[in-house]
Amino acid sequence: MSSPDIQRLAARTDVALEVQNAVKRFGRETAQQQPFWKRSARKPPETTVAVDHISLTVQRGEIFGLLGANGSGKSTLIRLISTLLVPDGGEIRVFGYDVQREERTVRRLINRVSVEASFFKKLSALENLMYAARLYDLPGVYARRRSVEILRSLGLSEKRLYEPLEHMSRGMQQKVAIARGLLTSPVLLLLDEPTTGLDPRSKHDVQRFILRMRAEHDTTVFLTTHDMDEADRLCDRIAIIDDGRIVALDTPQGLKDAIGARNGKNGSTTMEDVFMALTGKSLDDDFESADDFESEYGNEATGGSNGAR
Ligand SMILES: Nc1ncnc2c1ncn2[C@@H]1O[C@H](COP(=O)(O)OP(=O)(O)OP(=O)(O)O)[C@@H](O)[C@H]1O
Repeated sequence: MSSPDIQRLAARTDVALEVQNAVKRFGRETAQQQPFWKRSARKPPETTVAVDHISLTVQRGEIFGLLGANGSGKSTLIRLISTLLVPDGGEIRVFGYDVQREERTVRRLINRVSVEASFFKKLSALENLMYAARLYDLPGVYARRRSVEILRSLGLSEKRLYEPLEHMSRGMQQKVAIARGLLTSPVLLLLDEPTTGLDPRSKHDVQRFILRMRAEHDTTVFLTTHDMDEADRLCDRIAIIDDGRIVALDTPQGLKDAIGARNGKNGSTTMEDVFMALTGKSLDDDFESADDFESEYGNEATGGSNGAR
């Protein structure tokens, strides 16, 4: 249950997320700002373009996956959407609200869950969730019932709910972080690698719960992952990111069909084949680069405006 107030805020458009030409660079200090041992007359200060002119659109109720290798820019994009970083260029809107100009409204509409979530480690999972519920102004009885329900459906046993977090494995703590993110049933849920480090059973619990959130609360989910199977099974559409750029964006089947048609493996192409081909790590000599894919199968990935599911 998200509050009627928040539902009203999100009611003005069915476009949950719109990213237009977003850019984020790191390390733009001038030579004078650099420590002296890094300064060089010949070498200008290095810049990482973590998010390089990304455009995409996510519809209300969609589960959208951003699939990329380590360092490809996934977390940076999530941080831009969740107002934790300021973009160097482009525009990002959540249900029509601009992340820079209408930051407070955007924060009410989203919830971000990441692996570096912080907790009161001496408190139990339930106590941590109840603390969060107070910050969100959720009524006590409802918050307790909902916390227990979410934690249990994510696979935590009754006994575990009362155990200090410091006694739990990293995977368990991650589930508690996810549970906390789901407490308010946000209209846009940003999940930064929600299942990384979880065992197969726990992964399954989390994935099932994400699907339930969408079915029961019409939650829109934007998630990052490097798990190809997860992206394939869970997402309505997937964007593949490489070096800060979206190199392809389509339904899982659309991506597999496109690559399958290209390499003559129609019907048996896996998401891993797709990823390898598009990020230039393919052993398939016919498929030189992501640019080939874009020119042949160009879609929203190339900056178009097709936001349909
Ligand atoms: N605060 C920062 N300062 C400088 N560089 C950064 C910062 N945050 C990220 N980067 C750089 O930006 C690039 C993208 O990083 P990002 O964390 O977004 O990738 P990622 O796809 O989320 O990786 P991972 O899967 O390992 O979490 C990387 O080269 C990273 O080193």
